[in-house]
Amino acid sequence: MTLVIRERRHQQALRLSLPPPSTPSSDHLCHQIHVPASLPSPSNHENSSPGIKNLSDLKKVAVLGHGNGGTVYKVHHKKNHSFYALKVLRFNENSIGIRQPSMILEAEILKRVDSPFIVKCHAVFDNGNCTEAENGNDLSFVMEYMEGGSLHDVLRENYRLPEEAISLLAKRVLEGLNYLHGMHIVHRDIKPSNLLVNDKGELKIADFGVSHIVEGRFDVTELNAGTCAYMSPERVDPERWGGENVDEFAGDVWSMGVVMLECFLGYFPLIGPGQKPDWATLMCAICFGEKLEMPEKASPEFQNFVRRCVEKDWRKRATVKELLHHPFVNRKCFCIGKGLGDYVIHE
Ligand SMILES: Nc1ncnc2c1ncn2[C@@H]1O[C@H](COP(=O)(O)OP(=O)(O)OP(=O)(O)O)[C@@H](O)[C@H]1O
Repeated sequence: MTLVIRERRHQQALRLSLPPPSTPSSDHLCHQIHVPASLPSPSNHENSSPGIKNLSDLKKVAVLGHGNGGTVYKVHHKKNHSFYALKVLRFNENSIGIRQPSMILEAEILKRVDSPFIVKCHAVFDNGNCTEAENGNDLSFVMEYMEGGSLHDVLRENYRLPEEAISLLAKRVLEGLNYLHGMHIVHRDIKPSNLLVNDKGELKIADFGVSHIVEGRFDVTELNAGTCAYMSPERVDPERWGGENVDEFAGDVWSMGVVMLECFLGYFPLIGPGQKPDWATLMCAICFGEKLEMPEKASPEFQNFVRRCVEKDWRKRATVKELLHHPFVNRKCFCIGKGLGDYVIHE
């Protein structure tokens, strides 16, 4: 077993903060989105706005990845010389009626959240009337650039992580979820590609594309948004697992538990090697399968931590607040590296 040191992708560190919610301005080349006052107020805004006023100040230098409905670019700001990640969501003419509300909600959420555990959004541009937009009909998010890439990038190469690193990651995800849940926001898509790392090795939660604001009554029609593999039983099969009156936040805890087990094993833990991760297989594993077997090599704290997250009955599952006090995430860890790549175990 060797500890592999992987080169970090870039050294650029960003210390820019979220601008206050802005009203559309005719000076802007493309319109910045106005955030209605329907969300809880952001806490603790800093004053040092990066002043990203125009999309035309950003030069695309690379494609960082593709997601559902859009592309993420690495961009360089011509005036302040910083790098950002620009997420461009395309309005599809055929589906505009379906996608628009979720895209606008993502913009609302991103402009409101401000936490060291969440990837920061510096500006949102509605290019609907913008002549310079790629297809004249995009929604663009200027995000904090996360130089270390995603947890998915690490796991894709079948690397796995030692418990010390997982403990630190789990703590950060929990802090992020605690913040979001405190704002009544349920993420609903916690998975390795939505957990990004900066050049200091700090993990942050990203991508609010299917997130939801909990406003009392639970909206059952929205249950199946997100990525099936990391969905909790009550979201996959609400009838069987009492999804009607569910505490929606419990779904984020399940997803986090699956991700942490995946970090330990180096592969997706709910299905056997060689099994196709199609809907039917995943549904069986999530809703009907036996309790997940914990790896024998894992410490009792880690085993208990994951077991508390992947409890099939959401009523018995641990809450974020409870897990923040769990011994597994309160270990004294002495990590020498900075990026996630500094910790991967290569066998
Ligand atoms: N702020 C960022 N900094 C650096 N890379 C990023 C950033 N945001 C996204 N990426 C990269 O771009 C990829 C695509 O991100 P995106 O949020 O569009 O989709 P996804 O989460 O991979 O997939 P899906 O849309 O299915 O949830 C990510 O996997 C990540 O590698």
